[in-house]
Amino acid sequence: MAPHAETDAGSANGDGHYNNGAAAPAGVSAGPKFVVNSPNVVYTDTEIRSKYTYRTTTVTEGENGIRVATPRETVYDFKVETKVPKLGVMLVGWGGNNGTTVTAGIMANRRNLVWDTRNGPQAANYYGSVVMGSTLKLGNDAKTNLDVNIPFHDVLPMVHPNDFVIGGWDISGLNLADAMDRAKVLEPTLKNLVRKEMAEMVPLPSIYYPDFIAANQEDRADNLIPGSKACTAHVERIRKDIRDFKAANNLDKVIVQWTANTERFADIIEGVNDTAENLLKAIEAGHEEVSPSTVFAVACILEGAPFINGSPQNTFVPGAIDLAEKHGAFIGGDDFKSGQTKMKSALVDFLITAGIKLTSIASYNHLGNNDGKNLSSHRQFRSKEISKSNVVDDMVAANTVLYGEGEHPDHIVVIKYVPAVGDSKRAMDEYSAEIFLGGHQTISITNVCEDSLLASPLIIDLVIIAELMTRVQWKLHGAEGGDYKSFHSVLSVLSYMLKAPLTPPGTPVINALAKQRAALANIFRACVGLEPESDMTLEHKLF
Ligand SMILES: NC(=O)c1ccc[n+]([C@@H]2O[C@H](COP(=O)([O-])OP(=O)(O)OC[C@H]3O[C@@H](n4cnc5c(N)ncnc54)[C@H](O)[C@@H]3O)[C@@H](O)[C@H]2O)c1
Ligand SMILES: O=P([O-])([O-])O[C@@H]1[C@@H](O)[C@H](O)[C@@H](O)[C@H](O)[C@@H]1O
Repeated sequence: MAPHAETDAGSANGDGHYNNGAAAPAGVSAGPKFVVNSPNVVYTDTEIRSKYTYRTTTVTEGENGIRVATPRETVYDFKVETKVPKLGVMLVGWGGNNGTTVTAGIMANRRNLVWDTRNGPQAANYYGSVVMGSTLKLGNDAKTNLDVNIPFHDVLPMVHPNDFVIGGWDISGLNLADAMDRAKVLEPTLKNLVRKEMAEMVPLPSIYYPDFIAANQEDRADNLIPGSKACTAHVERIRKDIRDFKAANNLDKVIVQWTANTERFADIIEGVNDTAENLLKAIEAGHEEVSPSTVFAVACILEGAPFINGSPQNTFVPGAIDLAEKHGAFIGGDDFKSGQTKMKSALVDFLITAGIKLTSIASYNHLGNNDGKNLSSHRQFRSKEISKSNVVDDMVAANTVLYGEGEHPDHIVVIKYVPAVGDSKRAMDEYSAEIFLGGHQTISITNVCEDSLLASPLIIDLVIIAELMTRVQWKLHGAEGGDYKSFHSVLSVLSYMLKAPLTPPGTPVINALAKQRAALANIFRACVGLEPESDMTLEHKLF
């Protein structure tokens, strides 16, 4: 059956294949890398439209306490705008380890660089990016019935990181070549290949409210917008910076990401940051409990630029979430899930879903980069301790066989600053568990890695997926006069990349890594009218 198309799809040719698989240049409608052959999927020159039946099960308490499970079906219409925009990425904390590393890494990939290392030549890659480095199952081969897997990036038209136009702010005025040297993350041979281009990049001045980050950061704060507490002028200045960056680079969209220092938590104060209106008033009044990251979030919401928080502080106070909802702006966070916690969210899921009773987790790490220096201050560490500690809650709560009401494993988080090790974080974890008939199991893990080389690909994934979500809309199928809507302002679909996933108010937080990735892949499959990947493989069992 020929692909079902409302009009002759612009990029299709006679045999239903689309473009040659190359990433479409920014601003050009990227034809799909595969075509779904279904009456529920329509391809036009500018959109992919799908009709998707979402199947769930509703559970009710029946008679005599017997639960009743009732299958439910909800039919949605999805549409995806296929034009890939020319995208700007503005990083707050651009001069930091992550900011310089991700910028140099994209430059290296864009130019297909190869550099000498003591282990021989090293080519640029996007390892550690789920979008650029992983695959998802499309279906089964018609002849062999074996899995056909495609690059994750190909499931829907997405921006390619090589096309990112990068800029941003930093309280440190170092150009990115000098900041890259300060970061001590990348090989000198690579740095020398990108140095000239990096030296031409200078962060915009930023806002600095000393009480929110460690005092030990003061010596690098030499690139400041005047004013040491929130004010409307700061919001408007950041909005103007975004507009100017967009105009200067002829961009279609800009996405902003916080990869600046971890801030202390802000107190949630009724009448100050509990509603959108109160938050805007508090900023206007210069309330000292409004953090720089919240000021950036407010500016981005008002400017219509998706804002993602890669740090653990509570940037998204209730007033910021309220403002995002009122403006239909996208926000996401918190805290990149890069190493120790990413491992934890997979290992704890394995242990508990295997029926092994995890009884304690001891997570220790030391590192010597500026992030570690900032976290050596207790109030900033506390923000990180919270985001690293809550990551097991959903998995424990889901298993009432192993854990009684309110029961959970002991869990400690320790972070120490050891300058000598630089960006090479040394994480040591011990997982203790009870096993069959009173047995015990202890798993000890040592995880050594350059922290910024783990976080940088997540910055890329967060940008690509957040941008894609600005082109995805939905409505209930057949709803009278129902207009298409965007997903909720709080992009919980970003959870896979984040330690403390922000979710729409009142909705559950999922930390289990496999569930997070499945949600991401299956939502994108639904956008092209494909069923979720169930892994049942009945085709290999029922014959
Ligand atoms: N693996 C990782 O690197 C990882 C994982 C999870 C979370 N994080 C978080 O990402 C953030 C950045 O990590 P990093 O290693 O790049 O840290 P870093 O200290 O090297 O970089 C932070 C940068 O932010 C700048 N800065 C501080 N306050 C600012 C402000 N108000 N406006 C603009 N710039 C400001 C600093 O000058 C610095 O250049 C930290 O909050 C860290 O906790 C990092
Ligand atoms: O992501 P992860 O490896 O669990 O957590 C990391 C911490 O262990 C590290 O101390 C901190 O500096 C990084 O910002 C990151 O948050």
